[in-house]
Amino acid sequence: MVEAIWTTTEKDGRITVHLIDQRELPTREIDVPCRTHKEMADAIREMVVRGAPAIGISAAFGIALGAQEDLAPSDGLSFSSYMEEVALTIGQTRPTAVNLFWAIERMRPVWQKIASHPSRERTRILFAEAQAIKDDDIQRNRKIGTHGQALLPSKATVLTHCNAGALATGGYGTALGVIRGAVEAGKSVSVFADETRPYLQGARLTAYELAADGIPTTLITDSMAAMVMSQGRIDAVIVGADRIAANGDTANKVGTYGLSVLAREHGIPFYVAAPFSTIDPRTPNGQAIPIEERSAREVTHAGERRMAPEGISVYNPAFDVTPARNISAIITERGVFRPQELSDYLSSASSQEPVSQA
Ligand SMILES: CSC[C@H]1O[C@H](OP(=O)(O)O)[C@H](O)[C@@H]1O
Repeated sequence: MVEAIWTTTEKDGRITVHLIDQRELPTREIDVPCRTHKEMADAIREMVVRGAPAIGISAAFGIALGAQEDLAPSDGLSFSSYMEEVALTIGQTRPTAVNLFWAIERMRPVWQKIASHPSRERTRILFAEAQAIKDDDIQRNRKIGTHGQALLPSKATVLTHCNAGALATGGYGTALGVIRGAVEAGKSVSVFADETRPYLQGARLTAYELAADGIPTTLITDSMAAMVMSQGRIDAVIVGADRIAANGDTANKVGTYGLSVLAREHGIPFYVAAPFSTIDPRTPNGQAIPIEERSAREVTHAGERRMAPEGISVYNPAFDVTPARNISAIITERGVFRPQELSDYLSSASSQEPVSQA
């Protein structure tokens, strides 16, 4: 299965973090090495790597890269201050996926605890923590797959939006994890994948992943989803998430909200699949979720080709918010929750995940 993020150790013992350039898939598999936290920050901002859990994992590795740099002070107090600057640089890259802030919150006590340790030991421990976050995410995704597949009939056609697969996570995927879990459980699953304008995560990434898995997949434009649902061809809509608020409102790739309205209209279950690192108890509801707006060029151009006249106004929100009332269930590694059940669980659970600072 394709990996979004991996590491290598150089002859001098330094670790390089590698990203597959998701802007170039599916036609080119380009390795982008990151050796500094600023290179990692640029990679997240430019969507070399994307997808909420993958962004969190990349942020964690970015923190470790910061500690590895020659600029990292040796004394503890200066190191802690330097690492806060590293975290700020990484934290300013993309505002919506709470996993970015979750990962920084997970790494902060680690760097604070070892601030006075020798540099090589600090670096080793921080890279080990980042690797643990990645490995843990894969296990969480497999649990999401196991819990989610039980919701699907033995022969199911699923519509999905954007890419919530191995490329968006540590591996295996969330929405695609449910699809993979169903296939592994012996169910017959076929998929309709929205192309997902403007970045085309569906056409370029989801189709790429599912083709490699041999899972029957039909690519449609975003505007075709309504017709496909009206034809009675969809048993469930399953999407990922970038931030789930305390009341279950969910931010995900733009176009998700519209799918949820269509699913309600057609009586089709609408599922969100996400790990608890995407759930943010500190964000009370969808209105409080910061929605990233990206460049006009993503809309006006297809690669280098201009598709709209110069000077036209463009609105390019990367996400929208699906209200909890449109969500049939939220599939997590801890089980399947109706939105209200999740809200109740969050207010009662003692072991809440580190929360965002955003
Ligand atoms: C497994 S969560 C993936 C989630 O992230 C995507 O956003 P982006 O590609 O802009 O990082 C999209 O919202 C996916 O559902």
